Amino acid sequence: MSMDDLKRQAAARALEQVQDGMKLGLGTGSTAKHFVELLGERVKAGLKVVGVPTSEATRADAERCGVPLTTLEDVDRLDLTVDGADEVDPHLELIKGGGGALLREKIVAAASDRMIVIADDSKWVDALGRFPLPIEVIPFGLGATRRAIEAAFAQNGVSGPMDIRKTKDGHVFVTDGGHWIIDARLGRIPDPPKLAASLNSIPGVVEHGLFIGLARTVVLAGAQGIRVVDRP
Ligand SMILES: O=C(CO)[C@H](O)[C@H](O)COP(=O)(O)O
Repeated sequence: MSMDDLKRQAAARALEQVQDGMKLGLGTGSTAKHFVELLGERVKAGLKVVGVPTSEATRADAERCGVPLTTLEDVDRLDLTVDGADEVDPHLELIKGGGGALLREKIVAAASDRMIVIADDSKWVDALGRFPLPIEVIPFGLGATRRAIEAAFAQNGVSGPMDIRKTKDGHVFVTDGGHWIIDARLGRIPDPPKLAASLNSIPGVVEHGLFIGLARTVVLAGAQGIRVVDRP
């Protein structure tokens, strides 16, 4: 079975949690895209839902698949967000933002009563940090912001190279919000909640890819089948 088949299986399992009338957060990335496509099939068959997309890419996918969209101005709370992740640890803390949509993803997840993460089982790790941590920053004052991030890393016992994310053709990657992303190769993050709190307090850091306390359930698809892990 291909990786893509596994991602679609995870998406299909999460779809079982969707009920008529729900307001949904729609994640970003190749796994979340499967969820949007499968959701579109259910909508065509009569399911009534509305979705808030977490990126312009997901907005385009949802429109193509016929999923009705709304905004967080027009609805109070979302019932459920389904999104992918770059890493998941045994406490169900996450690294997200490999696709560059972390800011909207976190806003949408925080506005949801429940977040289900869908992934192939290669995303499950003992400790977060092998995947470079995305940190979304304002371009103004970047040198000062970088130094403050380095100081936060030192206080948290981590270090590693920091790269401004580039597109394939070598241009700086610009997020949907007009910001840049620093990818920090930390290797292993001993205390993700503590590092998240440190990064939250740095002026110039718009958001970061540590999703702490947000995922309620993780659906992992692997060669042996599907494993569903709930936050204790
Ligand atoms: O956080 C994300 C985008 O910002 C994605 O959810 C994450 O990168 C996983 O993507 P994929 O499902 O393609 O592996």
